[in-house]
Amino acid sequence: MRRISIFGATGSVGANGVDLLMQTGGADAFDVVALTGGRNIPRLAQMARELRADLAVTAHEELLEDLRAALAGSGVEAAAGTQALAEAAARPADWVLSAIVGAAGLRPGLTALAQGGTLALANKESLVCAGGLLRRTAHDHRATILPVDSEHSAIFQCLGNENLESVKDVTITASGGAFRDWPLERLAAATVAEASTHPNWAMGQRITIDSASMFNKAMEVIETHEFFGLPADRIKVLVHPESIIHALVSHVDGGTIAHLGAPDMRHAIGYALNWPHRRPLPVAPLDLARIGSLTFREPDEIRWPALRLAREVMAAGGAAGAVFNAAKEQALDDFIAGRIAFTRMAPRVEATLERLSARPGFGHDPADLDSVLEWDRAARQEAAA
Ligand SMILES: NC(=O)C1=CN([C@@H]2O[C@H](COP(=O)(O)OP(=O)(O)OC[C@H]3O[C@@H](n4cnc5c(N)ncnc54)[C@H](OP(=O)(O)O)[C@@H]3O)[C@@H](O)[C@H]2O)C=CC1
Ligand SMILES: CC(=O)[C@@H](O)[C@H](O)COP(=O)(O)O
Ligand SMILES: [Mn+2]
Repeated sequence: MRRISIFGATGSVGANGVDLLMQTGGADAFDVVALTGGRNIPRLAQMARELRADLAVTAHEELLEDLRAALAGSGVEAAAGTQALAEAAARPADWVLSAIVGAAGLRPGLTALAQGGTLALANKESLVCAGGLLRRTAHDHRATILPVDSEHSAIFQCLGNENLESVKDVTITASGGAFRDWPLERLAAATVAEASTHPNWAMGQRITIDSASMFNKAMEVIETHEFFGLPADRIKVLVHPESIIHALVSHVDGGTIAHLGAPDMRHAIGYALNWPHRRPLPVAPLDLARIGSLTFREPDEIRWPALRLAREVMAAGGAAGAVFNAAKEQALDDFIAGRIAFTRMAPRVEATLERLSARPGFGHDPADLDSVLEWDRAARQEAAA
């Protein structure tokens, strides 16, 4: 039986992953090694019981007793804390879903890669803040990274065995998020509740707000650059309010291959789970006649300055990705806590990049996890100041 671990099982992507396992045989079909979560102990315990996991881990040490109590009599081992997450990732597994939100997903992801299995990567922050390190770790341990972010799964599927030399450019689509059609002058007063509503996808709160600010797409442009090794000038963004086309690959001969699908993450997760094969998935088929029309527009960089910042990050290289991601996480924390306005997030990130770019070593790719985490700490401090 295939050994499976899911990091961030209690979240939106993680729960879709658990749902897929349950719908395709559950504990009788998969040997579930570890499931991890954060504060949602009842959900974690229920998942671990249903999938008969060896181990369940909460990221929060103070919740260990709650987790133990919730798992009493189940035979599932309980653990808690950052170290316990890394130890869970060190347990050999054939397929690991990386679905923690934020840079907190990096250490478990790197540790899982060092075991030589397959890392199905939803945690885009890992690639943004440490793309080089992630690729080197995978290479050194003969591990495989598969994309789970919907646009990157779509590019991966469009590319097939195509050589990148025959690819003219790649386009990822953006819904435009909650404020796509708002007048610009209203944005400064946008509330957290308004920003936390996505037009098409049901996702965690942080990525939903990132979608409204277009930071999600900015991260995904960098993710495309890091994952596929495409230069920045061959990566485009197209606003597509219906979120039916997820990515398009245009070739040097003038043809374009697009990937379409209903906005359901179980397709991308299931594709990575079954790769290199395709198997039936519990995903509604696309009904284009019902949808009727698909629309597109150019992204507006006045409305969404995050897209310009992504290009600056790719041009700078080195530690810029780690700084960008951490500054964005801090600015997002501050917006959610009501400390700054929606429209102050991008200027905060830009100012942090500017200040830290003067520090020695900024131009060098962080060599190891400690170095990434050092830049991460410095950027959060600067962005909060
Ligand atoms: N949601 C989506 O459809 C998509 C998400 N992604 C990416 O996937 C990742 C997960 O997103 P999403 O599922 O929406 O996020 P959620 O917020 O829904 O879930 C996040 C998961 O991580 C856990 N978690 C939160 N903080 C920490 C921490 N510090 N340490 C360890 N675990 C933690 C949460 O635990 P708990 O809830 O128990 O506190 C939960 O299990 C992100 O990187 C996102 O960008 C990519 C494409 C699509
Ligand atoms: C499902 C997924 O992959 C998300 O990243 C989604 O694409 C977000 O939608 P936006 O296009 O609004 O950023
Ligand atoms: Mn995406």
